[in-house]
Amino acid sequence: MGTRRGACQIGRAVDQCEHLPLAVPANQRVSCEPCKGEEMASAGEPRPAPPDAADQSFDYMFKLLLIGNSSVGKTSLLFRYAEDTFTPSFVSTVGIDFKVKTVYRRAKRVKLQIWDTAGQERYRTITTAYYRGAMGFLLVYDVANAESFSAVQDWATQIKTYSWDNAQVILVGNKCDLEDDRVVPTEEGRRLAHELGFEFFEASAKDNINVKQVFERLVDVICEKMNESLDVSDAPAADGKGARLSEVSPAPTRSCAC
Ligand SMILES: Nc1nc2c(ncn2[C@@H]2O[C@H](COP(=O)(O)OP(=O)(O)OP(=O)(O)O)[C@@H](O)[C@H]2O)c(=O)[nH]1
Repeated sequence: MGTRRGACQIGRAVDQCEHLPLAVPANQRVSCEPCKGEEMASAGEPRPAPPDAADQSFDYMFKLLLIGNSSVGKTSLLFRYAEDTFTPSFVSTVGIDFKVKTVYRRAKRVKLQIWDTAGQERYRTITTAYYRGAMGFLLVYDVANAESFSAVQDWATQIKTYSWDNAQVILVGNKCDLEDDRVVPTEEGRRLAHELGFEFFEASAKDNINVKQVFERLVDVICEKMNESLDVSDAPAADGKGARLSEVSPAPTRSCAC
């Protein structure tokens, strides 16, 4: 019996969906905004505008992932960054979703494909499948939730296990507006980040504190790593594992059938 393939949200097989860069586990569906747009168009509804996801003029494309326990505010950080909105109600993410945002860094147009993963344990098999090829992670905990902070070490192990060696990580203590409910002191967050070799920010999706800074710092760190790789691009990686230019520099000509 053949292996069943996964599908994007409107049921298009993964090998027919140009937007999903990675295999989706069998029998799973993931949200795919461009396909949703096509479906609406074919049903006579106007396409969502502007079609930023299909915009092909960019110098680099970075794939970023938001990870961390359920309810720490991953979706909220993404919506605050991409759309400058915040919703107080909690709707847990099912599986995985993504948004596209284009930024300018150092005179380069960088298209960010930002994947928002579900924090719930039951989606772990699906979400870790998306770690491969990610250039940067925002590992989020909630400063008012000790359990989410205790879980940071496990999330860091997941990154080590499922992503590539050169992926950049920023630890984010979200909900820093909840000063009265805080159970994780800022210094504790900073200390853990230092131990893990990550950069550290506290942020608030609600009050829009440090949200843009966190995403843009991650982009800058990735750019810095790319530049370092450019400097040594002629030299072979000593251990056979080091980053080569072809690995860190996404092709500007990457095409999409849509
Ligand atoms: N006070 C405060 N609440 C926040 C903040 N960010 C998110 N929330 C709230 O926390 C709850 C969970 O936020 P989500 O963004 O859905 O959490 P998540 O990490 O995406 O959760 P999963 O999808 O289950 O993984 C929601 O009720 C949000 O409104 C923040 O910065 N401050």
